[in-house]
Amino acid sequence: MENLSKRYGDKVAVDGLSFAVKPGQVTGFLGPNGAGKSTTMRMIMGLDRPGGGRATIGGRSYRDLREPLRRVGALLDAAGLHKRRSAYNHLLWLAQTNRIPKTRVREVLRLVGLEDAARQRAGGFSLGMAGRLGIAAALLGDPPVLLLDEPVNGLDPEGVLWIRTLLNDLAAEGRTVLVSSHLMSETALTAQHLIVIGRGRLIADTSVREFVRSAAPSHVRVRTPEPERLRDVLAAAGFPVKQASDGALEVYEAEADKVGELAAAHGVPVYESAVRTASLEEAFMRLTGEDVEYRGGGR
Ligand SMILES: Nc1ncnc2c1ncn2[C@@H]1O[C@H](COP(=O)(O)OP(=O)(O)OP(=O)(O)O)[C@@H](O)[C@H]1O
Repeated sequence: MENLSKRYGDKVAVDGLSFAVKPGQVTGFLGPNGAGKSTTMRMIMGLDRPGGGRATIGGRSYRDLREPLRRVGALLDAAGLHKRRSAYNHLLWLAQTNRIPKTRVREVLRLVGLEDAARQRAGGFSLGMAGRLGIAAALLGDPPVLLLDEPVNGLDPEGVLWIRTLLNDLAAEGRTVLVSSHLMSETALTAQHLIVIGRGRLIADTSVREFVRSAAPSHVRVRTPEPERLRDVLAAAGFPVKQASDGALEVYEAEADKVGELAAAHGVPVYESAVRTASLEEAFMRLTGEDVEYRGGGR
């Protein structure tokens, strides 16, 4: 993506996005609802025309690809099916437009676990089954690039695990895999790299590990009957300290050992001390907090 932009009327959906998705790893594409993930993916696939900038796959825009199913596979809208066609015929029709042999249809149906449902009409599929069929379609041309928009949507726990393994296997074969989600924890289990956007702009382009480390550092949580005194001791030693709502202290940039030693040296009792690593959800909220378009009321 190079300076990719898109507006709908007054609404800026994608705002000067630039990033590259590399082969050999799963890249999570994250952002709160309305951040612009689907719009970006649609522009990559040539389904929406960019207002500015460009999106290319292996250096070419989608419309310049010959037999595109063999270059890039996408799952953009699992419900986008011909309802009366059987799963088999849906895939066969796609295969025939891209000179893909019939045998590949059976192969992908087996790969996604829909062999037994091959003759059923896609219109009767559950959300999870439709998702599997969408993934089968994406894999049909054995493409080196895969784009999946919210693929775990509607899948049961077994399905979620299945897709996690599948995506990692595909990346391990050297493919480029971009998978969007608004579920941070799920993405962290699947992806090694993250592109995070908010309000159409790039917020982070980093490894999962680095994302958590930089966005929400870990801290030592200490429970003491003398928080004021311990706070002074720690502050004097140069450690940033915050008091949590339950009275416990959160000490940043410090090892638990050091906190314990300082408390002991000043005779401050410690009831409990624990290192807390920020959860991915916290890191995500911290980074995207101001870029959330829709949020629930209350609080
Ligand atoms: N066809 C359209 N017409 C008008 N506005 C649109 C259209 N498509 C998207 N938008 C707006 O553009 C913004 C980005 O939407 P988009 O669907 O790309 O976000 P998203 O990150 O995929 O969100 P979600 O996680 O909810 O799927 C939103 O404000 C949305 O309302």
